[in-house]
Amino acid sequence: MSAQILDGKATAAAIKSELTSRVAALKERGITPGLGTLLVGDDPGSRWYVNGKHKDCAEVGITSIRRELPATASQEEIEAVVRELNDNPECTGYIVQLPLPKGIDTNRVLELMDPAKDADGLHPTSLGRLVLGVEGPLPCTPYGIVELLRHHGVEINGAHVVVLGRGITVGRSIGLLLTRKSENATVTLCHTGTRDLAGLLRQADIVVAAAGVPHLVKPGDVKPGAAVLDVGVSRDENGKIVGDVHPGVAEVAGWISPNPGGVGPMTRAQLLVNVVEAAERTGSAG
Ligand SMILES: Nc1nc2c(c(=O)[nH]1)N[C@@H](CN(C=O)c1ccc(C(=O)N[C@@H](CCC(=O)O)C(=O)O)cc1)CN2
Repeated sequence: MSAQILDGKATAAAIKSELTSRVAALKERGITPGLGTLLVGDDPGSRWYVNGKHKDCAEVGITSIRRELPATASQEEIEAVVRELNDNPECTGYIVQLPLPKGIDTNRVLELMDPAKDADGLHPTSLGRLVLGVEGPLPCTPYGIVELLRHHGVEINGAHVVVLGRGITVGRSIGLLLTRKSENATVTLCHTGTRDLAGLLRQADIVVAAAGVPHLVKPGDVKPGAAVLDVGVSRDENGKIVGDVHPGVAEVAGWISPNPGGVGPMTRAQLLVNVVEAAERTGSAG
């Protein structure tokens, strides 16, 4: 392995340590941030992620509010919990864990959320703010990727970033972050309809692989010295994570994020950042 590691675990730990003092300062001013989660169904991965979010909250002093519904829950039952979280004064921000079960209109659920309580940056108002360059919560995984690169001193300014995957949590939104003046990257978004994917990948200074296709990015697809972020999560027959990036890429890349231990912990940390920033905004309003 020649690539240097983009260590998400260590970076997330540093972010959480800084947040602990910010939460304490908020509490001194009478503001207690509270993160709500809504988990629908019994997908073990989603449950693990939600448990992790509440463990993080306990670590930094944020109050946890958990709501769960069975996989058979109707659109109306889910929307009733969203309304309750909108009205719950203890809950200063919340997330609806995705994906929701088949048959549920996810966009309708997200649109029903109070945008002032969107901790995930995935509400249409938050995404619209990002397009307009107005302050608001940023989508956690893209935000985590930017912070992971910054923390390790990887140059984003002027970089050509090739993104694989057009899902809402990563692929669609990361270009909006990276092309802001503050990041100043050039972004190519690739998907299943992209021609000559390998040719585009070889031009990239930074690759963000979020397609959910095991080992899609091969060593020959990567420019020597490039930074490669492995976001995709597939599982082998033993339940072990298989990322989108072939292990041999570590011999060619300059930087690589492990999976697990790279972007996942950063996603969790940036969720806490969104909750704390929202509480700080409330505290400074008026
Ligand atoms: N409402 C949302 N739903 C989903 C999001 C999101 O940002 N908002 N992203 C993903 C899941 N996710 C957070 O919810 C998430 C994914 C991975 C990790 C993580 O820490 N992973 C570990 C490995 C865990 C394992 O072994 O399975 C790691 O990478 O080290 C945290 C959060 C989809 N849904």
